[in-house]
Amino acid sequence: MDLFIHYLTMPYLVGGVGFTLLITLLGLMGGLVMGLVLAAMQLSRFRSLAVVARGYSIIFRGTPLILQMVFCYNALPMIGIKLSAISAASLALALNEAPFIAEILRANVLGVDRGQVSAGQALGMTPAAIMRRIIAPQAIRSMVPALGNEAVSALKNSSLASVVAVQELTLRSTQLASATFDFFSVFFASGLVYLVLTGAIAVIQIVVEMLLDLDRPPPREQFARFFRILLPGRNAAPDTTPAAAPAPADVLEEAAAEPLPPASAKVLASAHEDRAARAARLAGNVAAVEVTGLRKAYGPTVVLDGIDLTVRAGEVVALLGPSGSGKSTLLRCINRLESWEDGSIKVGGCSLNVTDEGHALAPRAIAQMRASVGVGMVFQQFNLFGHLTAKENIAGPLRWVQGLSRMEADRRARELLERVGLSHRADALPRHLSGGQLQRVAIARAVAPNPSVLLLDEPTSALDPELVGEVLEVIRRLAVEDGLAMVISTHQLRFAGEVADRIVFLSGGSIIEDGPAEQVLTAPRHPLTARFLNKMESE
Ligand SMILES: Nc1ncnc2c1ncn2[C@@H]1O[C@H](COP(=O)(O)OP(=O)(O)OP(=O)(O)O)[C@@H](O)[C@H]1O
Repeated sequence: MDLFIHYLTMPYLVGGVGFTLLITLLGLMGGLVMGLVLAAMQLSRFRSLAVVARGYSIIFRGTPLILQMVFCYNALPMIGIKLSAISAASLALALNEAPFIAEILRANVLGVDRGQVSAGQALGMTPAAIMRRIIAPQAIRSMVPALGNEAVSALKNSSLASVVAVQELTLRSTQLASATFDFFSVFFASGLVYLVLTGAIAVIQIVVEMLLDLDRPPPREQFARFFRILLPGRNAAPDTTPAAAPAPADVLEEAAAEPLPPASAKVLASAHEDRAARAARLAGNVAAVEVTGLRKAYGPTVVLDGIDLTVRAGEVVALLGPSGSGKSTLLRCINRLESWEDGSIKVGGCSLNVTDEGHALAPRAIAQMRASVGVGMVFQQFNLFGHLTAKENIAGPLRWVQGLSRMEADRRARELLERVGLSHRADALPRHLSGGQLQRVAIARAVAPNPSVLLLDEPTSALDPELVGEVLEVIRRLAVEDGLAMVISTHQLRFAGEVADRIVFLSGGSIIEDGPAEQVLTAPRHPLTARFLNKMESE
């Protein structure tokens, strides 16, 4: 035992630990930087960059680290690059770690829900802003365990540096054991040091995971919990500190109990508005959306075939049609979340697809154009940003895209949350909200920048039946109060009849019927529309 303690504290071995840590640190840092570059290349739009990165990964993941160390130390000098043993070992470790780290980064970036990326695009965020504000924060959270593993394996792999005579822990232990013949005590001491070092990495990983945990209670609550543990007699005392986020069961109860604020006078008056007079008024408005000869195909399948559609400012158009008729695709084309083969689309008189000279717009320019023409979108699956609270989901894009100050953005977010009856859930994360609440926040987020056109893609089809009414009421109020041009893809015939000015019926990628809502619903002209309406009513 004495010998074991002696070796454990021996400056010769402690010095070896220093070299081990140095190589591991340099290898990991270099691997992280190179891994970032490789991951970016693989995710890039340019295929040639992805091919180069893939080739690098195949070579460096497929050959042993020990050979790479020998190569860096012995072969690089032949081309004029002479490195010290430590530099060569660190470089080899970095070169070897890079493809593994790149795969971790790439997998976690791709793992972020694509719907959130679409939502960011629809809000006018540039690709760089989406990466920084939406993808990176979520990807970093989920990649911590894998990066922890990588750090442990880099530490253990650093022992291979002994092959190029770096005086790290394993080499010094071997030398010491050979000199003293006390193999057991020396290697036991050395193994314990490795265990302590990997244990330290595990502790760092736990702390980072805790710091990044979105459900982490605020510091005040943490203190309260800490003292409750220290003073067991006080465990029974009621907890008056508000929880950061209630459990899902609480949420459902709340969802049922919370009504929308009373409707405004404008909304109440709209129930008695003369539809013919409104239609005549809208007919004089400028075109908010103009779709001309739109043709869209996915591979050989033509999904939209020669669509012509004009939506006037303030007009509410409901898109009806069987599943697969192209309603969602049409909405996604209108705000240029999809490209198309032929035809043109103008929103607020501007094209989101090409410049005035007819050149294709770059993704960044499309994002800026979306924000400047003001086209919002509400998705079937809500697509709230999972790492942000309800308030931040609304306020964040206002700061990042519209350039509002934090105070202004927060005020606007609170105002909108109040309007959709959710001011008391402002600090809740999306995963703690019910479906109806999620969609109400998503609607508030879409209208926050005051768009002139709002596209709603089956806003209630992912909701339980008892939550549909509250969301439809929010949309109905918006249509009346904000006077937005709205295009809503829906299967809710009653809602379409109440809210829409016009109904456009799509089938097989073409507009089969287009007319005033009441007329299309009560006296459809096309047999396909009549058959669809009968079927929907009988369900
Ligand atoms: N990314 C895609 N790749 C290939 N095909 C697609 C893609 N997106 C949609 N489609 C196809 O395009 C057609 C129209 O789809 P779309 O989602 O627009 O229909 P929809 O009328 O909105 O249907 P639903 O009411 O069920 O949502 C469908 O046949 C669908 O399979």
